[in-house]
Parts: sequence; structure tokens; C-alpha cells
Amino acid sequence: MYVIAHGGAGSAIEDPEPRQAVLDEAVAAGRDEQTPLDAVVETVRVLESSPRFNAGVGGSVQSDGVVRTDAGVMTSDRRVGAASSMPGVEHASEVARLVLEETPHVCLSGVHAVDLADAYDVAVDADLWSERTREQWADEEPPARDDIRAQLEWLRDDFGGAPEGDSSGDGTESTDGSDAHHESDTVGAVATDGETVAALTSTGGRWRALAGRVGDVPQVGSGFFCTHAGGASATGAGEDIVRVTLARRAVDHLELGRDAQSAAELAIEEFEDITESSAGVVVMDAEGRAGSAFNSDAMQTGRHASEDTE
Ligand SMILES: NC(=O)C[C@H](N)C(=O)O
Repeated sequence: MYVIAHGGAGSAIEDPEPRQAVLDEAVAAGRDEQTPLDAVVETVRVLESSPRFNAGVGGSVQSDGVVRTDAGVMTSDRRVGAASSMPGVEHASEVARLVLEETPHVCLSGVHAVDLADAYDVAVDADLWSERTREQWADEEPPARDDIRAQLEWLRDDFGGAPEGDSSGDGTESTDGSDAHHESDTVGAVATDGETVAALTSTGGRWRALAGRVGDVPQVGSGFFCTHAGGASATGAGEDIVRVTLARRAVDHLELGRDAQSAAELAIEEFEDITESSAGVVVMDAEGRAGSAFNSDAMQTGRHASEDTE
């Protein structure tokens, strides 16, 4: 099994090694699986359990003080499953797989997605707060939950640009080496056994987004996409990623004959030209050749590829 994983596009961090170790461990877990779908879920599960990433435990906090998780997965036979806005769900990746495998639909949201998870014994009462998100949220002064207009006033300036991780401009960085606002560490993976391919992305979204906000991650073609040619997982400013359907763009370039690296690079170039925002994407073709590109300061990846086309 070939696997590539990412830990989000965002600011450069001072101490990338501990996060790299988790990414490498995640890829190693995925490599042992029997199918690409199992491989991407296993890879992402490891990342969702680590508070170093903005997915599962340690996810971004929305404007009402609740952490909600999103994920989307697609296989090369064009099966799709996505789930969004789930409080208490550490492994959004598993709920996305449930939607793909157990339902006739492609996306479920909110309490209904949580109910599906519960019905299939996926844990739904996890504490998704980490030490870091607790500390950061304690510094926030959000308006009352039911005053939506005041909340929008409070958060509006954080959006319309890239999640560089330091939306306050105070340049702070947390002790475990992730960005201060902890929103650029979305995770994702693409895997292939040389026959079929799967791509999966999972996130806590963006810091202090309006409660109920859903970004690119559970939207097919935006945060994730996969065909027989290969798959892609995107990360970055979700509001901008959806405008260009970034993951689909990268896979389209594979379909048109580019290698994984130039498909990733071209997709990011086009993304930047259109949006002037920042993002990253990892790509793997059906033979397990990997590529990645980003226009943020950094994006960490882990990979076990047949070849790096970089
Ligand atoms: N850091 C990220 O990748 C955030 C994610 N794309 C979102 O907008 O929800």
C-alpha cells in the first residue's frame, strides 16, 4: 500500500519534528491496511487523535465555544461519503466512511451525522478540547451565543484570507510547535494499492468561525477528490478552496497526463491566481507516485510512495 498524508498548510513552525513523527506513524499505520479506504481512514485516525493537529482532538473552536468536526472521503470508483458539524466526534473520518458505505447519500450533517455515528458504534462523546485550545479560547471574548450579528462583527475580519494560524497578528506560537490559532493543521491522506485509490480529509475547520460553518473539507471536489487516475487532499482557507474546487483540479491534471508533482503545483498556481489566498494539496496517482505543493509558509507531509515525482 502506498500512502501520502499531510498535516495542513499554514505557518512555518519552530519545532516540526514531533508533528513529523506523528505523520510518519500515521502513514505506517495506513500502510498495513488491506484496502486504500481502510488505509486512509487508519492514517487519518492517528492524526485525529493527536492534539497537535486541527482534526478530532484539538480541533478549532467555533464562535459559540463548541468544537465541531468535518471529514470527506472518496474512492476511485466514485463512491463518496462526508459528514460535517459534529460536536463530540473525534473520528470524523469514520463517520465519512459510514456515509459512504452504509447510506445511499453522500453527506450528512450535525446531530444527524452524530446519530449515524452512534448507531454504528463510533464514539460520539469525546472531549475534543486540548490544553492548547482551552488556553486560546480563554483569551477570546466572544459575544453572546444568541447574538449572531454581534458574533459576525467579532469574527468577520478573520476570514476572507488564509488560515495562516496567527489571525490575531500577535505572532505567537504554542509550545508544541503548532500555530497559535490552531486552524491550519487540517489533516488528510491519499492511498493506493496499485489498483484502486482513496482520498480523505478531516478537520476542525477554522478558529472562531460562525457556529455551524462548514468549509471545503466535507465538500467533494474541494477538500478531497479521487478517480481511477489518483486522488488529492487539500488544506488551507476553505472558503477559497471551494471557489476553485482545488482537489478536483489537481486530479483533473493527473487525468490529463501530468505527474503527481506537477498536478499539485499547477493546481496551487491556479488557486493562487484566482483567489490570492493560500492552500496546499497532496496528490497520489494510481501507481503510488506522490506529489505535493503549497503556497503557504509550510506544509508537513508523511509518505510511503512508489516514487516521489518532486
Ligand atoms: N486548515 C484548513 O485546512 C482548514 C480547512 N480547509 C477549513 O477551511 O475548514
